[in-house]
Amino acid sequence: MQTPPVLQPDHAFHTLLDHYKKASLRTSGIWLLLANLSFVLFLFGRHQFRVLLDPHADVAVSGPVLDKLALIFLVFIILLLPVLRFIRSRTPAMVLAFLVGLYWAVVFHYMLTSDTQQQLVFPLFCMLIFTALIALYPTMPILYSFTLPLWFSLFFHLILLKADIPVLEIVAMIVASALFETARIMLSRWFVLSVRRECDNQLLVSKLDNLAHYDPLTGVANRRQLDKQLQQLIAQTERQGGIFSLIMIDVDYFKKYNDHYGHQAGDNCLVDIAKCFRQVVRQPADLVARYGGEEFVILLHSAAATDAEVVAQRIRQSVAQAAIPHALSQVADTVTVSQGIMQWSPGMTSLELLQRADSALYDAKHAGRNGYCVGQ
Ligand SMILES: Nc1nc2c(ncn2[C@@H]2O[C@H](COP(=O)(O)OP(=O)(O)OP(=O)(O)O)[C@@H](O)[C@H]2O)c(=O)[nH]1
Repeated sequence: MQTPPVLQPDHAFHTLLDHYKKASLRTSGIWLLLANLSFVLFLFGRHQFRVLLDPHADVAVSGPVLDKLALIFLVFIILLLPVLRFIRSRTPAMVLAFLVGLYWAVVFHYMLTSDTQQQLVFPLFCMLIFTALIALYPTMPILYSFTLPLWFSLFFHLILLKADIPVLEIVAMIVASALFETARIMLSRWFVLSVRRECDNQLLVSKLDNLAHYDPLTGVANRRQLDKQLQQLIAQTERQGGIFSLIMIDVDYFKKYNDHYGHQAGDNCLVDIAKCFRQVVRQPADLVARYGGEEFVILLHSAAATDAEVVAQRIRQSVAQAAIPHALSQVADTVTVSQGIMQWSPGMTSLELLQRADSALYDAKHAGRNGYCVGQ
């Protein structure tokens, strides 16, 4: 990984919100279907239950239409269960919720038009809307797809069919609906808030991770990240075989550069030089790291010393093209770098590898700078 990952707070929040909405729907959607199934079973079997409890009870039967509707619902659920896990987007979930809501709207219609079933409508209505609220409150469109047919069915009977529903029950349904809506607003606010907190925490962790592994000035990896990756690469190459090389780079006459142009210009120069290094390596496999001060290290995966020499030449070229003026340099008019190349060989520790690359760099400095030497 060459550059620190940049998380856009807003984008991250909306992605996370979407993720949690889907995750909650996956579990609570099934729970809601099972709750609806239990209501259907209750309607289907209540006559038999009542007769079992009290054989002399004078109770109304559910009626052939309601029993048939219950059977249709059961078959629908049984057919649906195997395909449920394939429902991943919002639209099919809304269609499904609407179909179940429509089923209950039809059930309400038969109950409200039957003299003996009316008293069940209010408790059933409350159970349905509040269980739906618990399961679907994070996803408002799906929740409303389920509940709108229920409200519409009641409205249709009250206004158009002028059903004979007691005023107290109408008031109770309005109060229940108001409670439903206010609870929905409260719950979804808590949901959004908890996702926001989770998102803030993730962004914080990512910022801390960047601070721990990247150099704040140049944006390349820091010494800690280099040490970690170098150890991992050595362990992996020992295990699986292969080769890799490392280049240690130092800016020539950088003390003079700082003295002449100032420390701030020195910082800018390091940023530009690091950019040159990033441009010449294979992204994202190879690692550019700031080793300390004006020294950098490049870790080249699957590269022999000869491959590293090609990279070293590209670095020299790239730095020359950057053409950063250096009035006090004794080798060129612009900033140059010296490089020490070392290929890892089996049994070599990270410390030995770095030391040998450093002495190759020392050789390059003594050979006149603005060049590279290969270590032994
Ligand atoms: N501006 C700036 N300067 C730095 C930074 N880190 C180290 N330096 C400076 O880099 C200079 C390194 O100087 P030396 O080690 O003497 O090496 P040099 O002048 O490049 O000489 P040679 O390596 O022999 O070519 C020192 O003056 C440090 O203060 C930094 O982050 N920003």
